[in-house]
Amino acid sequence: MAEGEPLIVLDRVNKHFGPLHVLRDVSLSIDRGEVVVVIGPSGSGKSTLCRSINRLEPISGGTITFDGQPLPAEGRALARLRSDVGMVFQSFNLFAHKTILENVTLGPIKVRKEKPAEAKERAMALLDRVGIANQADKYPAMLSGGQQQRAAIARALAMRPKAMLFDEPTSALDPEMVGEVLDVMTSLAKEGMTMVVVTHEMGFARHAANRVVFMADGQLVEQAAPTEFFANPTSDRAKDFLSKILTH
Ligand SMILES: Nc1ncnc2c1ncn2[C@@H]1O[C@H](COP(=O)(O)OP(=O)(O)OP(=O)(O)O)[C@@H](O)[C@H]1O
Repeated sequence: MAEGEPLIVLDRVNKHFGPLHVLRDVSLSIDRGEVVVVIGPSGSGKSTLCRSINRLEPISGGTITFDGQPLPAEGRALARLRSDVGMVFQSFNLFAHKTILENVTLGPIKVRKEKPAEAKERAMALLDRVGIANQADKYPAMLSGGQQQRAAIARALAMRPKAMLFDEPTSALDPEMVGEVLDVMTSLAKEGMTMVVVTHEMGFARHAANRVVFMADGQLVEQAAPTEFFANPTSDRAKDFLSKILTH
């Protein structure tokens, strides 16, 4: 696909969980290198939107394309998509019985068929990059939450993704560890990684996002550059939301 084309395109996406209509005609195009922060009230569908992009949640209607192709439903193409679209969850999701280094090399060796020595060298470089190379031989439970989340980011990066999804990556962390994870995310953003970030960290939205997307009741209510969105939200829902979260 042409370099100038968006990397991720959602077109009138709908999602139902039984009777619950969780995404309602959501359309969104994300350019290569763009950082989109998704905000909105609890239950508005942010997480479902994020998870639909690498097909952790199959959608009920509409289309999603990644790099010019419709999302594959199964098989090797789906595995490829999951490598191309790295995901970082609230709960780290590291393998408890593998070391941090093994967590990071597993995907490259098993899925990308990289040679173990090369995978290890690259994993160590990534762990160094996120500041935890000295924890490589430890098991996840021996690390702080912030260190585990940085390991999870390194694990996703080891698959050489074209985009990264972050679903409330700092929500489970003690406050003093939030900054170390946001710093890694900010440096990724500056390097041009395409990112979709669901977060309540408005500082990150202000400083690292190219665009803020505001959702409510399953709809994409408004979207704008962060300076514009925070200074002049246009919808009543966004004004109400911001008045609640920015008062303290
Ligand atoms: N697997 C599921 N089965 C049934 N309902 C679900 C499922 N996942 C999410 N939901 C419901 O879909 C709605 C949207 O959830 P979602 O997690 O996408 O919202 P959110 O905006 O990310 O919320 P929060 O900020 O609280 O994480 C909620 O009502 C939620 O209870």
